[in-house]
Amino acid sequence: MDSLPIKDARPARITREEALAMHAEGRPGKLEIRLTKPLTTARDLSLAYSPGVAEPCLEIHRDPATAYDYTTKGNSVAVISNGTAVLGLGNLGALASKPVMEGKAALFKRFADVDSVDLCISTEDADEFVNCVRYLGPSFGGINLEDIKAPECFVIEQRLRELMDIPVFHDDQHGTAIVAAAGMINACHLTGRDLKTTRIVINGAGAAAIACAELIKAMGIRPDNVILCDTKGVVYRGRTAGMNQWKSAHAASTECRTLSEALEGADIFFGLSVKGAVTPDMLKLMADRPILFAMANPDPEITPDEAKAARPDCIIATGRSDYPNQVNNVLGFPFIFRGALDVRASTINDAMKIAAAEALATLAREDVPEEVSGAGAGRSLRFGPEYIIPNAFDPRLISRVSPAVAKAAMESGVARRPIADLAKYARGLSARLDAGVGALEKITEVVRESPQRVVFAEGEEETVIRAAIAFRNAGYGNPVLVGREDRIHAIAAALGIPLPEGMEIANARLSAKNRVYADWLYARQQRHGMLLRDCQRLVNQDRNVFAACMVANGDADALVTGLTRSYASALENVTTAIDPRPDSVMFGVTMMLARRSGTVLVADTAIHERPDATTLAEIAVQTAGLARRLGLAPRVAFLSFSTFGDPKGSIPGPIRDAVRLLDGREVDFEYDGEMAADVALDPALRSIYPFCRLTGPANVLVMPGLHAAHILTKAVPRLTSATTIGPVLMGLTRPVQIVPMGAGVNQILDMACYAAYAAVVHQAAE
Ligand SMILES: NC(=O)C1=CN([C@@H]2O[C@H](COP(=O)(O)OP(=O)(O)OC[C@H]3O[C@@H](n4cnc5c(N)ncnc54)[C@H](OP(=O)(O)O)[C@@H]3O)[C@@H](O)[C@H]2O)C=CC1
Ligand SMILES: CC(=O)C(=O)O
Ligand SMILES: [Mg+2]
Repeated sequence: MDSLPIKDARPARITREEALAMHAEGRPGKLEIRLTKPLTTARDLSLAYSPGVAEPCLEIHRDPATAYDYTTKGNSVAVISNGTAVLGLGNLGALASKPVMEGKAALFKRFADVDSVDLCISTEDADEFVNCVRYLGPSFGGINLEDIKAPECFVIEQRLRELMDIPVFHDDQHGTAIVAAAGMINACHLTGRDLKTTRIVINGAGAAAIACAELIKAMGIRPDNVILCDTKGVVYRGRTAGMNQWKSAHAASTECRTLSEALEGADIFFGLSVKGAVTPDMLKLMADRPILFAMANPDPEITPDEAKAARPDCIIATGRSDYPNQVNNVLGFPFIFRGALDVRASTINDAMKIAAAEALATLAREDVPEEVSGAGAGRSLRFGPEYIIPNAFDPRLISRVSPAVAKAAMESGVARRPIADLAKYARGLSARLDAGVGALEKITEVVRESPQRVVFAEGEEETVIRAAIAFRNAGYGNPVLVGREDRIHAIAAALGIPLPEGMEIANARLSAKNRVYADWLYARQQRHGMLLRDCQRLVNQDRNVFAACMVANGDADALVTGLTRSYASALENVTTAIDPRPDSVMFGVTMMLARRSGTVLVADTAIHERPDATTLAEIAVQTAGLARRLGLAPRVAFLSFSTFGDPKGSIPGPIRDAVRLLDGREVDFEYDGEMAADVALDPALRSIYPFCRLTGPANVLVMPGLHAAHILTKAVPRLTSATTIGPVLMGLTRPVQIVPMGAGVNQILDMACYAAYAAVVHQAAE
């Protein structure tokens, strides 16, 4: 065995030293446990520990089901191994399996917000192993067995399933089979294969291989068309050497005795064995456009480069994340357990596994959001030979796979707590991973209920076209793309995403409204230095002006622009046709959505370089209003470098005046300042300011100036996992949003959705 099989000169490759350094750095390993309840005061201690803890104990004793209400059980999974088949590295023992098990626990958390601990059990004896695990049930909502070699893994899983009343799932068997099956469905789709006539050779006859054989047969591949091979060659009927009952169940009636012979004319190769187990010459024997899944980890049975050299017509996948098409159980177990836990499934059955495989396969065939394409090291991800399976970082996985699993659990009668509204559940799942989606959820719900007509001014931009299609597909309303029809269709065709039926395009130059808008604009601007011909030229040639005229004249509900022009110039174009609200201030709010601190609104992040006291006070009032619409109880902090006069300096003057102005207005939200950002966000730091009027962490931060606002909102997402949306433009008479230049599809979509939401609010107020 090599010291570390990481040696190809691909850009994403890592070195042995880097891998070791990463694991050793700081707190060794990859996990820590965090508190979810405060333990700072004597009262906290009394509640969380003695005497308070007695109450949930007694409740659970009375009704065991309440353990799901009072403890971590319902979101906890144990990742358990004895280290007898660590990846494809062989029997390394329990201790050496720990990095993999910690890794699986980390993936559970990262991808599905499942809390997980690794338990490495140092016995190779199946009975001892079962005895050790069977009594752990009370602590966990599920058991994920990992890297236990065949055939013991089959006995262990079966016995634990019988003994425990929570899902027991051997990931290397079922997780792998589910993901491989999903990839296979799509690869067959691309190569025009019918499962009923497809011939497959599986190299390996252990945990993963046997489970793959079972699942693909259940999905329609004919048993006669599946051949397994192991260290002794083909697993054929009548063979006696190295056999067990699980291999016998899949023994083929064939004259083939070697992997080479089996591969002659085969359509698919699944490698679930070890590095280098298949040679280029063997692949040359396979059918046209062969499908090769070399899934051994960390090194595949054959590298994609070698496979492509031997068979340029192949579709190749591996278990690694540094090649295209990662067929790895990471796409399965986090989301499968999420769905199973959420319906308190008693088991994970075949219906749930097939539902997961189908959800994965379907997702890969959809358009891929830009953030996901970006994560693929500069590759453009679009369904095809290089992208047959979703990327592990695809944020849509949780909201697609877990609900499919939960639904299958309910339909097959193993859900102990069914979910009534699966669509709502799916949306909530996205929010679990990205608080941004949670805040946006409120907005999107409103928009879905009242779809809006939103004009996308830069309709000839590829990103805008994709955002507009996504807007329509999400049910937010009808997008109108401003641009030339032939050009937009050509771009969409080149992208491989045809414009949906009825998608509206408005060509400013050819529009029947062109004359009406020019006259209307002239009436508005004639005393502001514009001639009729200036207005005609603007309406004809400036998409922002044309789009703004549409909104101002009631031909669209809202407008989104900004991708190709600076914020200031886009705003100038738009305000030619749309006025600021007379009774308010025009400014920008950036929503910062952090996992730990929740949603925080920061303002002004767009317009006023040095706002005076009146402007600051008005910004506070309007942002508090937005916070309330988003479901937050506003707690406004006026930020500065100083906290209540310490240290002394020049900026706090207007800020203090703003606080005084609000004192005089009797507003209905909490506010205070000036204060530093840490004091605003962390109430514990306020103990020395007992007079401070904020009762909790601030969720509206009014910034002293644009420089500080920009530094904050641009630095935070790059330094933390917080998501930012905005700046959302406030204070215009009609809903307009200006995205930052170079924004991605999702950013444009979010802002279009917000514009639509503002339109709904505007209509309700009229
Ligand atoms: N991509 C993914 O998501 C996953 C990949 N895997 C990979 O699959 C492989 C097997 O894992 P798992 O099933 O858990 O392990 P097991 O120990 O249960 O099975 C290993 C199997 O591989 C066979 N084998 C070993 N060497 C060869 C060889 N040279 N030619 C043919 N067969 C061989 C063994 O044969 P015999 O029975 O004769 O000993 C055995 O059947 C590993 O490389 C692992 O990393 C596993 C799970 C997930
Ligand atoms: C991916 C995995 O679980 C394995 O290779 O064992
Ligand atoms: Mg494994």
